[in-house]
Order: sequence, then C-alpha cells, then structure tokens
Amino acid sequence: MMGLGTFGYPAPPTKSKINVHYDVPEGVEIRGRYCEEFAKILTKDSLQFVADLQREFRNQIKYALECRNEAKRRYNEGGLPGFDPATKYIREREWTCAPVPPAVADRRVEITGPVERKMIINALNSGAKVFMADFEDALSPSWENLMNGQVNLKDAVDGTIGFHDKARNRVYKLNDQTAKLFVRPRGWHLPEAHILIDGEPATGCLVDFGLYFYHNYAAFPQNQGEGFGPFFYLPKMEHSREAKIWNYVFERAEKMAGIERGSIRATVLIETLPAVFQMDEILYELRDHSVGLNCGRWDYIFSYVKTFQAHPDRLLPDRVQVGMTQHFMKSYSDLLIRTCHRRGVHAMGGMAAQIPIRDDPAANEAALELVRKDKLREVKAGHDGTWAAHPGLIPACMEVFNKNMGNAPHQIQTMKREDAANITEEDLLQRPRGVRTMEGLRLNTRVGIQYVAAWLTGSGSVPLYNLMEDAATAEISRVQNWQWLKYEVELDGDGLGVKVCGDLFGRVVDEEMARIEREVGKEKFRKGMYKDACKIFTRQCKASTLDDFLTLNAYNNIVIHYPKGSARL
Ligand SMILES: CC(=O)SCCNC(=O)CCNC(=O)[C@H](O)C(C)(C)COP(=O)(O)OP(=O)(O)OC[C@H]1O[C@@H](n2cnc3c(N)ncnc32)[C@H](O)[C@@H]1OP(=O)(O)O
Ligand SMILES: O=CC(=O)O
Ligand SMILES: [Mg+2]
Repeated sequence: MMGLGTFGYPAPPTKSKINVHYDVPEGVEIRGRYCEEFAKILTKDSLQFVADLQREFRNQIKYALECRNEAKRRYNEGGLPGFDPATKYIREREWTCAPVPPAVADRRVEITGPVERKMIINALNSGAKVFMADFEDALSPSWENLMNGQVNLKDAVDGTIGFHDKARNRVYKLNDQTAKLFVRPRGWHLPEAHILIDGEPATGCLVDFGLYFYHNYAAFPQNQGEGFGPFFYLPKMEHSREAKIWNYVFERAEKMAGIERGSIRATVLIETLPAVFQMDEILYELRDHSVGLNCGRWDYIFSYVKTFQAHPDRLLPDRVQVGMTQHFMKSYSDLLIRTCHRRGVHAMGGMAAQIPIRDDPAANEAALELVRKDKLREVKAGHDGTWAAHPGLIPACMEVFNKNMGNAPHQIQTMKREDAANITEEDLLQRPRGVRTMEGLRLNTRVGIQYVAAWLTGSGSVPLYNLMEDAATAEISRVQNWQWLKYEVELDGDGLGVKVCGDLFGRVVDEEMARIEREVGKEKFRKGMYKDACKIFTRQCKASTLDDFLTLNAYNNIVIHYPKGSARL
C-alpha cells in the first residue's frame, strides 16, 4: 500500500499501486500516476465538475485563443495594440465593481510562491497580509507538483497543514495569525496532458481552479474569507473576452456550490501589452467578482517583446535596464492605479526580483535598499499593496507601506490619480531607452538555461545570481535573445560594436555552459538537466518564428504518462 510521508505528504511512488486507477466519470481519463492522496483530490465528483467546466467553456476558450493569434497576425503586419473604440462607453461611463470583501481590504504586502508544502506554511506565517499560492510562473506544472499542490492547499484551507523536515528535524505548522490565501491557476494557453476529457487534454487552468474550488469552497469562507471566497489571481490575459469566460466559470462554480453570486473574488494580472488597453473592460466583465488588478511587470516586459516581434524599431535594451521608471512601464502602472481606484478596487504593485543575500551583508543591504526604493515608488504612486518574493523581504516592504499608508487599509479613495486619465497609447507603447551589451546577451543565456534546467527537474522558481527567477523573468531572457538574433542587433553599450549573429550566439552558449558547469560543480552539472535545457533554450532563441511560450514548448518534457511510455500530447 502507498505509504504517507510525515503530515500526510504523499510518499514517493511504490510499484503496488501502478495499476490502480482513479474512479473517473464518463469521458474522463487520468494518465497521471496513481496515489492515494491524489485520489482524495481526484474524486469522481470533483472530476465531473472539471469536465462540466471544460465541456461548457471549451469552445469559448478555443475562440479566445484564436483571437490571440489573430491579434498577433495584426501586430506582425505592423499594427499596434490600442484602446478599442467599440468599448469606449465602458471606459467613459461611471460604474464601480462590487465592494472589496473585508477579509482582504488590507493587502499592503503579499508574498508569492509555488504550492510547495513547506513554502505554503512559511508564506502563510510570513507576516504578509496575503499569500498568492502559485500554479503558474513559480511552478513547474508536473503532475506531482500540481497534485501535491492541491493536497497542500486543501490542508492549508482546512488549517491542518504541517510538515516535518526530517533532515533538519524541524516541524512546520501554522501560526495563529496567517495571511489570506489567493490561488493563481495557470493561463488559458496551457493544457493539462495528464487529464483527458472526451479524448482531449483538459485546459490547465480549469483543472487548477476546478479541483481547488471543489474541495475548498465550503471551508474557505469560514476559515479564510470572512464570508467570501475562495480568492484567485488570474494571469496572462490579453483581452476582456478572456475575463468574461472567467466570470462565467465563477458563476457556474457558485451555482454548483450553492453559494452567493459574487462570493468568489479575483485579481487580474495586467501582464500583457494588449491587456493594458483593456483594463476597464476586464474589470467590467468581472465587476461582481473583482478585487483589483496587479502590475505583473515581468510578463509585461516579455509581452512587449512578443507583441512587437515583427517591429525591429522597438528592440529592448539589456533586461536589467527595463525597470519601472521607463516611461512605458511608469505609464502602465499609473493608468492601472487610476483605473482600479475609479472602479473601487485594489491597484496592486508588482514583484521586485531581489531576494536576501545571506553571505554578504553589504550586498544584502544594497538589495534591500533597491526593494525599499521600488516599494516607496509604488506606495507613493497610489498602489494599495505590493508583492514580495521571499519572507525575508516582508518587514522592509511592510515598513514602507505602513509609513506611507498609516492605518488606512488601502488608498482607493485617497489616491484617485486623475492626472493619469491623460495617459495615451503613445505613452503606453513608448520605446524603452537604454543600451545592449555582450554581458546582457551572456546573462540572458546563462539565466535562461539554468532556469529551464530547474524547471525540467521540478522547480519553477529559483534563486540565480541573487535574484528570483521564474517563468516570467526567464521568458524575457529568451525573447530578448531571439529578438537580438533575429534582427542581428548591434551590442552598442560596451563599445565593442559587435553584431549578434548565429556564430556569436553559438560561442556565447558554449562559454556560458562552461561557466555554469564551473559554478554549479561537475557533479551537479552531470546529474542535472543542463544539456537538455540548453537544447530547448537555444532552439527557442534561434527559431525562425517566435514560440508563444517557453513553458508551452517545453511542457512535453515533463509529461509522464502512466502506464509509462504511453503517448504524450
Ligand atoms: C514574476 C512573477 O510571477 S513573481 C511570482 C512568482 N514567483 C515567485 O513566487 C517566487 C517566490 N520565491 C521563491 O520561490 C523563493 O524565494 C526563491 C526560489 C527565489 C528562493 O528560495 P530559497 O532558495 O529557498 O531561499 P532561501 O534559502 O533564502 O529561503 C529561506 C527560507 O525561506 C523560505 N522561502 C523562501 N521564499 C519563500 C516564499 N516565497 N514563500 C515561502 N517561503 C519562502 C524557504 O523555504 C526557506 O525556508 P526554511 O528556512 O524554513 O527552510
Ligand atoms: O506574474 C507576475 C509577473 O510579473 O509576471
Ligand atoms: Mg506573470
């Protein structure tokens, strides 16, 4: 029989259960490993709920994704994203979203992290107001990670989650006071290849949402939401039609659960360039279920490159130079604040990528100072809260927000930012300023390869060179390399005047692989997946047509079907 690890954490697979199957409703097939703990999540009823969502919304999802392709075609033919004249009435009329639920009125500092058991406990205990548990940028979506994540979240909502780190003989349990939980499902574009519905891979986010909602809607409002919830973050949308689907999904879920309409609340990440022109429209679609927007700054930068992939006049400078003070980034954050506050909901700031540096106090202080500066800019601009990547950063972020917001839970009424009403399409699209360097190319390459290597082995967020790296930051590295190679840009920032070409990139890849091997050590390099990662990353950087998503392209590498060896996607 499958044993259980300490505190109910599923133990590694044993042979005896390989041929045991999940009890599934008609039309549903599970191709992921069987585990008794997973079976408590993958019940017939919860799978029926996921299948119902899939059947009801699959055509709308397909259509929304086709519309993304259609928009891409327009941008590739020289078009620019902009405000939609057809929905001017939504932008111009006065209306507000439903009032913010009391449980999450104060969100001044939010911590994010993957749905890993120990990290969930640490994050909930971190002193942050909110924990965003991530099935997305911070998670490698392997079957094990996803299903363990569902087990962990259910225990977290029930308040029973615990963990025993045997190696360090350390026991983890929840404090009396914990952060409020938000969950971020995957984006619309990612399939779940281990669950087939009517012969097709399920939509990843419907699996994440459906299973989590089904198992937690009853306990959440009582334990976490003060009558509301569950709460969600929604990633990577490009248009309000995608928000409309989420709104239908929420209504459908509320109906199934017999809970009041508007119980579910979600914050939408504005992290694609097209979406910045749809902020009112997105809030409008979700007005009964909204609790704000968030500046997903890293994916936003990635999206700028992707949207302008056929516009060689809009190339990015080195990644490190594309910060929030670039005019297009500042305009995006200001307009987001104005839009949210006008509609009565939170305008959340984004993630500073710095993390604590344990072995170098001076470097640590410098990193902390960068975080403080970033958070000060956010709170003064009018953001109601911000993101931190690590528990060690919570006190510094909290101090900045406390000093500037005092006891007020948010700035919705006090920072209207009417001045931002004049922000134009040109402001939002303005070319970023800066230079390109060989070191920029090298850094992109060694970060990108190491991130993919981690992702292939199950880690979706990693510390690299004292920064947090996740799928969004890695995407910037990938598409920037692609863009520079495609347009053979001149590296104009280091006085060398070298042009990026295939030969140069090949040499950079070889040298950076050698550097990675030196840095991580021969043993780890040999055992890790650096060579596979290098293949995937360089292929994507050199592709004649830009892949839409690094993780979509790499996904087949982490799909493990049972019985082993059966066909993948
Ligand atoms: C662009 C975006 O989408 S941003 C949002 C998505 N990205 C993220 O959420 C990244 C979140 N952050 C992380 O994953 C981690 O901080 C990393 C991977 C960057 C660094 O993690 P580590 O190498 O484990 O850091 P470190 O060794 O300093 O951790 C110290 C302790 O803090 C814990 N910790 C670190 N980050 C977090 C976190 N975000 N949430 C909870 N606990 C955390 C560690 O588990 C460890 O706990 P322990 O002392 O009990 O063992
Ligand atoms: O999800 C957040 C981002 O910055 O991307
Ligand atoms: Mg993101």
